[in-house]
Amino acid sequence: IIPEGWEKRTSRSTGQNYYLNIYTKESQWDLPTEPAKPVTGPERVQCSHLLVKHSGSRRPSSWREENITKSKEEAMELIEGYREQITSGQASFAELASKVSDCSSAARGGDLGLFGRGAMQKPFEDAAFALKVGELSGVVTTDSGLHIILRTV
Ligand SMILES: N=C(N)NCCC[C@H](NC(=O)[C@@H]1CCC/C1=C/[C@H](COP(=O)(O)O)NC=O)C(N)=O
Repeated sequence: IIPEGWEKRTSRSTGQNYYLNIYTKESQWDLPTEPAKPVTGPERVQCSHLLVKHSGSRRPSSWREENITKSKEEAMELIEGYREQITSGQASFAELASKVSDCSSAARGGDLGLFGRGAMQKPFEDAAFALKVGELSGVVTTDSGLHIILRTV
């Protein structure tokens, strides 16, 4: 029998059976001898973020702009452009966040420091804890506005 947490698969290329750890997605040829344990992810992560606020933000004001009136759609256009600048290598995350992020963390290149679960708004936390170190998120929506998140630790 196959231990808990593993699934039997057949290799498309060789037709050979292999076993997939349903939690880590790792695979192996040999029949596993131990059950696979659910991974709970990291206790704490360190992330930087770039925040673009809009008229619907919980606090539509920032160090950059006293009274933020742009629509959520306009904010989405903007942040998608910023994300493109970063992924295309035109700008570094920290450099761009320090210039355009509507969060006070802009002064630290967007760095929020180390945090555990329970510190940030849930959508932000879920996105941050799902990132690998060095990975950049897609656009994440919270009551604060629109974010892109870079996990650094
Ligand atoms: N632990 C650290 N470093 N600081 C405490 C963070 C508190 C936390 N903040 C957030 O969840 C928003 C979304 C992710 C980052 C963040 C930053 C907000 C965004 O700006 P605001 O909507 O507040 O004007 N500015 C600062 O807090 C919260 N539970 O409200």
